[in-house]
Amino acid sequence: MLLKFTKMHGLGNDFVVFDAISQSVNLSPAQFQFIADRHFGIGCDQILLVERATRLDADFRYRIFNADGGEVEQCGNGARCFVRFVHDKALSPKTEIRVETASGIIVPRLEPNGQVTVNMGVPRFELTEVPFIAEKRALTYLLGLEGKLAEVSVLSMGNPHAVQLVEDVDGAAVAVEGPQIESHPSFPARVNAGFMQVLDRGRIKLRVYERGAGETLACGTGACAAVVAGIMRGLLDDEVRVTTRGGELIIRWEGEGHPVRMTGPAVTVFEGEINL
Ligand SMILES: N[C@@H](CCC[C@H](N)C(=O)O)C(=O)O
Repeated sequence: MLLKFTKMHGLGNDFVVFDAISQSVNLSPAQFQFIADRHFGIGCDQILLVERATRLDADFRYRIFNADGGEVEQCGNGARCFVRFVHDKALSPKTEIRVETASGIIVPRLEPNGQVTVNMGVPRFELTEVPFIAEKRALTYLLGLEGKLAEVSVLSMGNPHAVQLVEDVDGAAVAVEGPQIESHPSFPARVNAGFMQVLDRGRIKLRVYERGAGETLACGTGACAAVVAGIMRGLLDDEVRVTTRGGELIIRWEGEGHPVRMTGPAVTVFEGEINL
């Protein structure tokens, strides 16, 4: 089966995007792993499918598969690439679209300057919604890692996040602690592990060890989760510039009950066909 794809990225968090409207895309976890493989396949952190909406209040359906082949609920950098793809492929004349995901509707909008702003929805803190096992909801939680207790904020941006504060993000033990947090027994669906250094009330540096993909150059939902966590802890204002290893995002959040807005780039790199 020959499938057409587009290679895209948002701040170096890279994607293989399939138009699953004009071609039938029915792939197994092993095939997703093959596509994501940087030596034997195309190479990417996530695979994104653009499908017809199944709900009347949405324009498209957006499905996301991690490099490990597992389907997940949300991907922020991918959401920006999604609207760029839909626009460039003339799948819709709209510059703002309503997109159905496994965790609800998000609304990405192409800005006149080429940037993309996404209404990522309202962050959720209920333990069952993350999901996270704890006695009761708290501002932070202590996670037992090998030889250390990590203090984390826990929330869902549609997908699960645990965010810890670090003094020096460049020296943070992301490769060691990331996998331990990702698979910590308190997170029955595993979790994305964020490491946030607060520079001042309007700027943070962030690295994220992503569930199912390892450390990526940037994580959109991770940036939203980190800013929400920082605001909840009284450390950040409502607009924050997030520096990742792949570039910068602007995140805005007005507080509990409000949606998070993320602005950043979405880039097409090349197109191709793959035999599966
Ligand atoms: N890179 C993404 C998040 C992709 C999904 C994540 N790894 C998960 O398993 O929840 C982003 O930009 O948000």
